[in-house]
Amino acid sequence: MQYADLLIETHDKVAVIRLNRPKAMNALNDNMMNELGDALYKFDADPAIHVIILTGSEKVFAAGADIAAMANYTYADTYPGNYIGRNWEHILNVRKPVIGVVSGYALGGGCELAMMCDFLIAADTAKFGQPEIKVGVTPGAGGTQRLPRAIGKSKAMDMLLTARMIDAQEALNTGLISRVYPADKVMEESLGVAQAIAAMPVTVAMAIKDSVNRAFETTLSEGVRYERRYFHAAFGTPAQKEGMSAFLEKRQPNFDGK
Ligand SMILES: CCCCCCCCCCCCC/C=C/C(=O)SCCNC(=O)CCNC(=O)[C@H](O)C(C)(C)COP(=O)(O)OP(=O)(O)OC[C@H]1O[C@@H](n2cnc3c(N)ncnc32)[C@H](O)[C@@H]1OP(=O)(O)O
Repeated sequence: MQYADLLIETHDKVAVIRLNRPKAMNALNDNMMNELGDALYKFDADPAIHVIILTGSEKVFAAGADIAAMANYTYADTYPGNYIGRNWEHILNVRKPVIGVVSGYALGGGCELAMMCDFLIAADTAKFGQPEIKVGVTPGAGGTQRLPRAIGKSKAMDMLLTARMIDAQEALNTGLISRVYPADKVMEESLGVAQAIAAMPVTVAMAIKDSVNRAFETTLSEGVRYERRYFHAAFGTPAQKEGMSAFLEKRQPNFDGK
């Protein structure tokens, strides 16, 4: 797969999508988002790929929406054509695990894109922020909705209203990210995490992802019912048979193809 604004690599069952607009700090523009949607759709449909890593460069994950591209937009340029909205559904509809790996800046739309990933691993150089207010707009891809759910209302409101960034340690402390590694090790370590997940039964990983995401959309009792349907269904799959028999036989399970 060849793209203008993405770099693509695969490592066994792990696909790595790297945002690649270095001259604009990986600012998110129309073409990059369309290419990202295409790459995610193809990897999500590829049975050889079990996990996707979304990352940027060592210096920046993404510095937000492309300010130069939208600076002269009017209401007529945004609302009728659903500016932004028409690009993001694909990212939210990926069914396989997507790990966001952030080095450097994840700001504005870049932080919003990172928060659409299933969990985040950061380098100790990472900085997260939603500075949209500084350029006269609100977040437009979920920043005011996912950030408070991820880190709590008080710190989210602080970040959104002051445009301040938080570093990797503060992001870890707040639960915005799951792990932090030294910048020169973060990709190696993240690939190890992704490969560990890729060795698990991909159908169960997808069911867990779907159930966790459901928790943000429904009541607790309905969410438990939703989860339990997956739990019951697992007993109709080879993964459950392999997983439980491997445990009883005191051997490592082999979930390939299960
Ligand atoms: C069909 C529909 C299309 C939709 C698809 C696209 C939409 C996807 C996103 C939607 C998100 C919803 C709404 C979100 C809005 C925003 O994100 S608003 C922008 C918020 N971000 C910021 O305000 C950060 C802006 N950048 C900075 O503050 C700094 O660049 C930095 C990140 C702190 C780094 O500073 P420094 O190291 O000093 O580098 P700079 O010299 O500032 O930058 C280097 C060059 O990169 C350009 N650049 C940086 N950020 C952006 C950006 N967001 N947009 C465009 N260009 C950017 C910068 O201008 C420099 O360029 P040159 O001057 O040409 O060197």
